[in-house]
Amino acid sequence: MTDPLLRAHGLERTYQGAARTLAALRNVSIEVARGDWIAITGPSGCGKSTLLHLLGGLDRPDRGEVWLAGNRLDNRSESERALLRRRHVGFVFQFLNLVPTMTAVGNVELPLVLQGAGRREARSRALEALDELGVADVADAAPTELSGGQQQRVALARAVVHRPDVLLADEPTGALDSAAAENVVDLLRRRHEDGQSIVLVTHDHRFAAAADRVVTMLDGQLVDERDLTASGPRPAFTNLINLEG
Ligand SMILES: Nc1ncnc2c1ncn2[C@@H]1O[C@H](COP(=O)(O)OP(=O)(O)OP(=O)(O)O)[C@@H](O)[C@H]1O
Repeated sequence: MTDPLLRAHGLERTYQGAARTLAALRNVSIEVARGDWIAITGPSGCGKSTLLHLLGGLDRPDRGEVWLAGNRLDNRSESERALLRRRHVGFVFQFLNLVPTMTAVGNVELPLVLQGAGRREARSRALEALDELGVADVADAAPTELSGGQQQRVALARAVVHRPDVLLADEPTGALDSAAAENVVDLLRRRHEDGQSIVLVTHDHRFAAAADRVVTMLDGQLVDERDLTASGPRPAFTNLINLEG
């Protein structure tokens, strides 16, 4: 059997607060195979972002291991983790982290430029990604000139433009209206069909319902896991919106 693309085992992460020590993750293990689409849900503060950061090597656990594409990630230096991340991961942060001094298209070009793509190729692929998400018209705007929903879609375009093995997305749809949200789900579906793995943290059960597997967290632990593929094809996103009433 081949190794999963992403594997975390026995993760523990505590934060030292002013008044007390907080166990944000307690013995969390999860595997993401190539082509998996996993939604992580759970109440605010249960550890979803912390887990995503550890899976992407943005932070290191106090205990436990993270393996990405056959490489152990958690014991590497920051620069080694950054290299592995650049090669294999697309990340959408909760706070979008767009570079304020660059235009929207400049932000989206970044992962390609870092991988050594030529200027012309980087520009055309970045514009294509913006177009796929319905925000090509704001390509030359600065992040501060964009609405929250536009910024979210630019950040998502930047996360997928270099076709990473796995997309890790932290609440990528909070500021979107239904049409834009549908755009995003369509993009995720296409990338999933192309074999990209997706791990999506979301409070929105319509987004969770588009995934193959839904993992629920509570108080720093994984407490439930549901395989949605077992119940046959899922309704289209528009129908999920309509169900919402
Ligand atoms: N840098 C930090 N320093 C101290 N405590 C932190 C830090 N980051 C997170 N925490 C705490 O760890 C716990 C888990 O936080 P985390 O952001 O992972 O939760 P979450 O499930 O993603 O929440 P939300 O849905 O509100 O984004 C929370 O109690 C939070 O207050």
